[in-house]
Amino acid sequence: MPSTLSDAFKGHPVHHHHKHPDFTSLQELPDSYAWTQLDENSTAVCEGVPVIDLHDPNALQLIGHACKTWGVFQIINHGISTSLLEKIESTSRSLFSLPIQQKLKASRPPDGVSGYGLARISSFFSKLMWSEGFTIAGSPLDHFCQLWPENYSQYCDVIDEYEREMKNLAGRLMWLMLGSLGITKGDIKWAGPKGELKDTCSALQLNYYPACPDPDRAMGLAAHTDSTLLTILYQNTTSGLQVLKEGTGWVTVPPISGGLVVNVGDLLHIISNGAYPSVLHRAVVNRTKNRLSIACLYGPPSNVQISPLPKLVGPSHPPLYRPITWSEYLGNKAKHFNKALSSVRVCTPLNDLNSIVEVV
Ligand SMILES: C=C1C[C@]23C[C@@]1(O)CC[C@H]2[C@@]12CCC[C@@](C)(C(=O)O1)[C@H]2[C@@H]3C(=O)O
Ligand SMILES: O=C(O)CCC(=O)C(=O)O
Ligand SMILES: [Fe+2]
Repeated sequence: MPSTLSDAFKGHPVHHHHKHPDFTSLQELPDSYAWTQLDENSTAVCEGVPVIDLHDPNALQLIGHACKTWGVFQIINHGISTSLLEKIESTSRSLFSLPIQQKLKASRPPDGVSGYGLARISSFFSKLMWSEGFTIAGSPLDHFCQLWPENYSQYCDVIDEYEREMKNLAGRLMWLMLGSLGITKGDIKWAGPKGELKDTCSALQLNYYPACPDPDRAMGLAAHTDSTLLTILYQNTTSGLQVLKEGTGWVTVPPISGGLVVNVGDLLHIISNGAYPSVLHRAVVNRTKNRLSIACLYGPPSNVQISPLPKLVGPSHPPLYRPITWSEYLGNKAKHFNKALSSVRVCTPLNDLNSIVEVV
């Protein structure tokens, strides 16, 4: 049976308390969208996130350093053509510009992964996010037939091509990220002998953030880490993505021409035994410009157990996380949201124990 994410939320239906909004009719920010404590929005700094040229002979080291210190970096010379990026952007725009009644025909079911709707994590917040999303896991055919009964196949082709190319790039990136920790092809049980990543899973998340009348009080997508090995994000020319950097605060990841953003997800955090921490990130919105982003959420085959890699574990580095499958981890995220990672933690790092001893 092919590995699939579609059953991950079967035991975790989400029922949003709000109906999906029609942003075009909103001239003022309704109270249901007004997040408090957002003063720090305007204080985000816009510098520092590493930009790495994949043709750079030092790419491996640069990537390793970025994963340890930032959990995020941008890549250029990645081999994804501008024309494919333009096609996925225009497909996403066509989707979000459909009338709301049409989009609702392709709604994400409460216990499903794919479809149109509020971000899954919305259920953890009392306020609504200023965004719309469409998730694709597996074939988009059924949903796209609902959205575009006449010409669904051209849109399906774009999704298939984008997903294929992104999975390929994600595999290359995974080996670079892990290679920098001394991990080689034979160390990953779910990869083939030549490092082939045949049964890996991925999902696409299309995000649309309409221009917002009161951006300082609104939130596009609330702070979260991704439940992935890694995520590759294409953002259009409007900025909005911010990452939390320890000691600095929120840092904007500026769109760069032809660039893609790569971030470390919770599963890479687990298999690297904490060497590469997953990065907390969010999306803020803009007063005059709409924004579009397309995330490729990449992970292992959904039902294989992943755990800290044996090479990264030793007497002074006990395994920090218990084995878990991607599918099970998504269920955990549905239950515990940002505490999902600590819910699979089995051991306190030695230096934390030392600090406890010192306090005592
Ligand atoms: C594979 C997945 C990760 C994700 C849940 C999903 O099943 C598909 C959508 C993903 C996404 C995208 C927006 C942010 C996020 C937290 C959410 O609500 O849906 C992530 C989920 C995740 O990484 O946990
Ligand atoms: O829109 C963005 O910049 C962030 C999107 C994101 O974090 C996600 O889809 O998981
Ligand atoms: Fe994300």
